Amino acid sequence: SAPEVREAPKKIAIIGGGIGGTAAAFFLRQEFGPAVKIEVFEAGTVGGRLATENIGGYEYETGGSVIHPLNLHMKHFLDRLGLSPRADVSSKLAIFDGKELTFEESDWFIVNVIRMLWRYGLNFIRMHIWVEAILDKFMRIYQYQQYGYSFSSVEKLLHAMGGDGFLTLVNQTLEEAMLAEGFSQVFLNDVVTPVTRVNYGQSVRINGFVGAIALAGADSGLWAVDGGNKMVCSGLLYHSKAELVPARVTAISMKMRPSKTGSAANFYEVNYVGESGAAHSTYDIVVVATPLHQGMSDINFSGFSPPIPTHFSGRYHQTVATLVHGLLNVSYLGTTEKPENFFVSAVLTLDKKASEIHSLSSLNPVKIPKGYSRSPASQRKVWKIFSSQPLSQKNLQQIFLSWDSVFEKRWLAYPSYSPPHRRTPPFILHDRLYYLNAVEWAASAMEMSAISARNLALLAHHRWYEQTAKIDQEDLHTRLRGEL
Ligand SMILES: Cc1cc2nc3c(=O)[nH]c(=O)nc-3n(C[C@H](O)[C@H](O)[C@H](O)COP(=O)(O)OP(=O)(O)OC[C@H]3O[C@@H](n4cnc5c(N)ncnc54)[C@H](O)[C@@H]3O)c2cc1C
Ligand SMILES: CC(C)=CCC/C(C)=C/CC/C(C)=C/CSC[C@H](N)C(=O)O
Repeated sequence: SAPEVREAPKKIAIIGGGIGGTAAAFFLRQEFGPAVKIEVFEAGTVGGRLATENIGGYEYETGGSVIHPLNLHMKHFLDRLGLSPRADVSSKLAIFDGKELTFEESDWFIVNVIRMLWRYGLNFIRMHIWVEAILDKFMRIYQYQQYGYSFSSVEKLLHAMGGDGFLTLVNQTLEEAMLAEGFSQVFLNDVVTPVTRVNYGQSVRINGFVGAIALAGADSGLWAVDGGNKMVCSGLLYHSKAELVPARVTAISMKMRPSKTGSAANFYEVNYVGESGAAHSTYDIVVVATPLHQGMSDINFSGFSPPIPTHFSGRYHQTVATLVHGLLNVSYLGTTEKPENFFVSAVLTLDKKASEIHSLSSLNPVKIPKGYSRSPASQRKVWKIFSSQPLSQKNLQQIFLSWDSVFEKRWLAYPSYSPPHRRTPPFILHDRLYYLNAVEWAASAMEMSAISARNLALLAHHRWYEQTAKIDQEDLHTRLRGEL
């Protein structure tokens, strides 16, 4: 590789203290070493869309909650930060059509397999094989990143993982992709729709790539962080020795200053408003780690040519998480089972016409108390309902017999996915100004933000030191075969 003749950057700014921004701090420290000053601006709470709420003395996740067993960055963060996965509590799933339960998981694995085979033939098994094949390709990114390779756009990153197949997937709907693979419409309506509704609050018309991620999000072996997922963010911030600036960034502008060699060098001025009023600081590199979309952030970019918009096109979809501590009305689910025998912990729903709610699930606290086990619906507990609109009093009275508390969090949760895709937003907004959340337009998940953070840290490093051989290399999969 080229000799590093350029001086190291002195200051880096990251806008946003969610998993994306804090992972970026961690990886940027790893790439640029101990001398660079890293500042993370956070307007709200560290964790962003990873958040908890205290109900009756216990904390419960209200945002991002489950992590896939193959999410290697998230696993690695836990190891590095000395955190542990939360103890597992068994769960039981059902599907609700607005009137009754159309499926209720049995405690016996073999019974579930026979029921699925009976109703949907080989669709269910083939779906697992299809998702696994996509995950197999997805996993290639970890090897590329371990070897220091980076990608200058979301399309190039996707192409490096899964070739043209992945680009086709993001540009068609999950429904189109699965029908083309020979899955039946009935299976899509009865089984796949409930999964995309719980995991992205949308129908099977989301893009095929995020659809496969949604299905992976219904795999077995999902886990969460003991004490709350947001602990990863505060841990990464601490570990990276980054400074937290509790302020809202209002503008980023490009400025010029004369360099020692006589030519002009540009740098970025970040304007922000914190507790002590408005201020600004200058940086060599800036990473924007918040969605640049209506309702998510309002950063004004000035002095850039071509101009950078405050908001990119496309919108984020509302998901309302309502946490109710109360007694479930099991007859709302059309079941004749007695509440003391009703152990279902996650109810998924069919399409919009059938049910206003996307899902109903019984929550476990982020720290599992000793002796805790799955309890029946006859006991008061914390239930989480996802819906696109806030629940009315009438909705609550239908679903619950009584309740002690209701907590509502309105999230602009994920992009509203409607392929074929307009161009995905860029990773590179300007020379040394990067945009982490562009990746969410392929799929939004904690691991996707972590992958994007690693990619941008590598990209920022290689572009700073002009190491072009580590950017956008073609055919890495074949070239690295047998290397690990
Ligand atoms: C209800 C819900 C359930 C989910 N479930 C899962 C799940 O089970 N598994 C999974 O993997 N993913 C899940 N996700 C998705 C996951 O939470 C997100 O993909 C991920 O947390 C995004 O992290 P981020 O850091 O990129 O963005 P964010 O978490 O949104 O962080 C951006 C941060 O930037 C801050 N900010 C914005 N503007 C400014 C500004 N101008 N100045 C300073 N700071 C600013 C914000 O306050 C915020 O903290 C879920 C999301 C939601 C909402
Ligand atoms: C990125 C990869 C390979 C896998 C991630 C799989 C995963 C964990 C997907 C879930 C995505 C998501 C947005 C879930 C939202 S809801 C989560 C849960 N079902 C709940 O009810 O809280």
